[in-house]
Amino acid sequence: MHSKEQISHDEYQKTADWLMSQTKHRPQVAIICGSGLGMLADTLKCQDSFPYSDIPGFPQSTVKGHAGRLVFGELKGKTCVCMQGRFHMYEGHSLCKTTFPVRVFKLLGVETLIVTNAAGSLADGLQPGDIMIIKDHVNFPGLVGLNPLSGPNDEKFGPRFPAMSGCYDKGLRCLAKEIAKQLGVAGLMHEGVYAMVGGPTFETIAEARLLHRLGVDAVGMSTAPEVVMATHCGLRVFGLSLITNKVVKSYEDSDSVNHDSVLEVGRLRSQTVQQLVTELISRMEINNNNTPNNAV
Ligand SMILES: O=P(O)(O)O[C@H]1O[C@H](CO)[C@@H](O)[C@H]1O
Ligand code: HPA
Repeated sequence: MHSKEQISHDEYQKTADWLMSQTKHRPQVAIICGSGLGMLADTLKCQDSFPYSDIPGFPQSTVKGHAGRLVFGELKGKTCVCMQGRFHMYEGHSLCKTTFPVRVFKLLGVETLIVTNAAGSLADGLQPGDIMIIKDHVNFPGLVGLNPLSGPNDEKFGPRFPAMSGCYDKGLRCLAKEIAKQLGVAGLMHEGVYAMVGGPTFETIAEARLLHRLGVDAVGMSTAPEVVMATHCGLRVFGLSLITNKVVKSYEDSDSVNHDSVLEVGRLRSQTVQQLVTELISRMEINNNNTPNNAV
């Protein structure tokens, strides 16, 4: 089902052209806000914002904690576009639709994509409220063929067989660690491997144990398809997981996770995540090698 739907270059371009006709902002950085992290858009100055329902070709957000707005604005000298709400495979979107905005961002001239998410921790050292810089991911749906790049390849965006080693930029990961130290939040910061599962069910104990044994540090139901699409079309990627819960790994443990508690941790840590992302954007170098005119 997921591999059959194809979106043509023209369709992405139409959406990009519509957005460029509605705003003067030409973003260099795109941010995708995870569950409960929509406040990342609040720091943008001179905002132009568009409900997804007004944007031609855009899917709709259906998940609580994902407002469904695209916000353009300026942040510390960089022009940004921020998705207040992402699309998940479990909402019934095809993977092409789930990742639709990423190629639109490329056509808008974006160079760097910042992905954020809420995730459950499997690693013993990761506590709720901690922040994990994503070093790498395991794309479980992708491993069994549910990949947004399945189907005919569009060479205008990237190659048939894109490498995914190094898809989370090392320079940005180092910069984020340095910033965390300077902000006095290094104690909350970790680096690790994120795994995407299909959802919408949270993990069984047996699944949690399996993921833990496989070396996964944190698990969620998003991000990997966006990063695959971004890497394919040459965007630089930085990823952050806010750890919102410990995944239950013991049959003796009576805790259980729910989406409201996931959102609550987002609210509690919003300021710290905001500071980190703002500083990162402020200090990152932009190469300006993807202006809208020569984008793809
Ligand atoms: O990955 P984000 O969108 O942050 O959301 C995470 O939180 C939701 C579950 O509470 C799931 O959608 C999971 O993927
Ligand atoms: N599992 C999967 N997705 C999640 C979790 C989790 O424990 N927490 C937030 N998103």
